[in-house]
Amino acid sequence: MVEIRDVSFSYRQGKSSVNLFSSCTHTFEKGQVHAIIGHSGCGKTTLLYLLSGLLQPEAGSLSFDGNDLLDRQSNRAIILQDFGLLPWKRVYDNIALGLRLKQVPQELIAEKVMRIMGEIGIASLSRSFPTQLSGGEKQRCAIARAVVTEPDLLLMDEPFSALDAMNRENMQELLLKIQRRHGMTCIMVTHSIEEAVYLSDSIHVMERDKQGSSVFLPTIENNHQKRDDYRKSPSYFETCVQLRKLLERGNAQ
Ligand SMILES: Nc1ncnc2c1ncn2[C@@H]1O[C@H](COP(=O)(O)OP(=O)(O)OP(=O)(O)O)[C@@H](O)[C@H]1O
Repeated sequence: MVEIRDVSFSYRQGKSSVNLFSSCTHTFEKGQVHAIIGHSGCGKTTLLYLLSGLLQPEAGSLSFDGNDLLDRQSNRAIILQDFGLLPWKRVYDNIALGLRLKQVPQELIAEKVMRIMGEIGIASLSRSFPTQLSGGEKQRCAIARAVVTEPDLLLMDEPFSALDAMNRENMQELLLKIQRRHGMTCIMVTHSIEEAVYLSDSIHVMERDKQGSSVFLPTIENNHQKRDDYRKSPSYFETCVQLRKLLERGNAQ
């Protein structure tokens, strides 16, 4: 389980500060796909940064399976909004980066990188540099780099936003396939109601309360059985409507 316990965090700007989290407590079940959704500025990206260790809380703790997430050893990966690719490295080397850092043997790196590039449909780009890629290609490269390390915890900030509709659906299917294969825990920030409902087992709606603190509304459990026809099923539409109402309520405040 991912556990956020009594976490406080504020951004400091000179003498003033933006107090974002005040004793926030929340959990994400292990081995599930979680969607975080909420209005712009409610603190979604900041939460992912805290979970990834890119930001540190002023108080409280963040853990995965009882292990402190501030510990650099924890097996997690993050896909950032701006992809975070190294411009001076070719696609192949960007994807291989995490495996090299883990000192995986060279032959195994080649096998894993070629396999994921094939699955994600970027094998022909292996010798390109990130500056030579389209937005969608960069995004696929960032996804490949994150999942190739088979992380226990995968954090994603709008991972499919730069993809066209069909590629988006293909990548969603692929993510589910990889997630099932490795039993990863995935926490994904998305702005899309449909994506949150289709992909996730649990939907976590965030908003800022009257004091401006980021809070979670009660989690929507979305344990649908079959993915195949789920987009056409009544329960898919019902959950979309339920989520839309929650978000509209936040808008009206
Ligand atoms: N480096 C920073 N310094 C000061 N304030 C910041 C900084 N980064 C974010 N903020 C503020 O913190 C709040 C939450 O930002 P965050 O990026 O986490 O929101 P978000 O929910 O991810 O938004 P979006 O959906 O637009 O990406 C916003 O009010 C933002 O202005």
